[in-house]
Amino acid sequence: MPADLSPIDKAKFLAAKRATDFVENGMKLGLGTGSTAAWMVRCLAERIREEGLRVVGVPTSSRTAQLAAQLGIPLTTLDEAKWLDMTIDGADEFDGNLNLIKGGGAALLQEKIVATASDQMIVIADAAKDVSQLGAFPLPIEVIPFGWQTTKALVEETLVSLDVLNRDVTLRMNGAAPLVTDESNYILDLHLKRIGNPRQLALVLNQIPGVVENGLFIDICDIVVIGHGDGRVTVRDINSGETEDERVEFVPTSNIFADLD
Ligand SMILES: O=C[C@H](O)[C@H](O)[C@H](O)COP(=O)(O)O
Repeated sequence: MPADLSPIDKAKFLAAKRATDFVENGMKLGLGTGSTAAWMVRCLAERIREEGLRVVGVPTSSRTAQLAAQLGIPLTTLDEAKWLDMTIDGADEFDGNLNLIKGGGAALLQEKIVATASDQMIVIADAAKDVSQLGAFPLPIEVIPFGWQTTKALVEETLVSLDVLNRDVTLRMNGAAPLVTDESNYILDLHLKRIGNPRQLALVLNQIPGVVENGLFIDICDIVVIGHGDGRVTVRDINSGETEDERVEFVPTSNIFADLD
């Protein structure tokens, strides 16, 4: 077990642990991707081991599938499950309306399909992801490799037509080669600094041939659980309008870290 968690990992862990309290017996769950979602997978696996919780998970990436399988979480496919009770996932940014930027880990396509096919989406994040306006984090869009440079040019033209000031678009790399997603696509990162109208941008980007999906999640997230380094957790519910501060006991057992040893 790691001797100590950094404040940021502790915040991610606390958010993940609190979010798994929402999980009930018999649920079909979307399992998100990324470092925060990986804590949720570990916390969920612990509830399965310790409490005999019965759930089935639909992973949103090959990485999450591998971790969940390794930790003994029963898995299925979205086509088998058809509809899910809840998805718990991380985010790169969330705003006051709980609109999100996702895709920093290149998993936005499966993540959006799975979250949209869920009764409820819970986002887990450290407080640094809480922003008043989306866009400081580069917006990822997933594009088909065929003709990607033409698609990139069309994206740039679209940004000009929307009067977007900062519109640098870069192909995400994995070393010397383009990064390839689980769906065998590429990722373009849009360095916009701020997004004035996320709803409009999300719609317009998806009209461009070659764009498969964008990382803006609009009206999809219901609850955000924010972890703080000091042991506090804030739960914000967009439907009830309520925000509650809680304390979550920080008692990571050695089992939680089993896959990190
Ligand atoms: O593609 C990856 C996902 O959208 C992640 O959920 C997002 O990038 C947040 O990741 P992390 O929890 O590692 O900050």
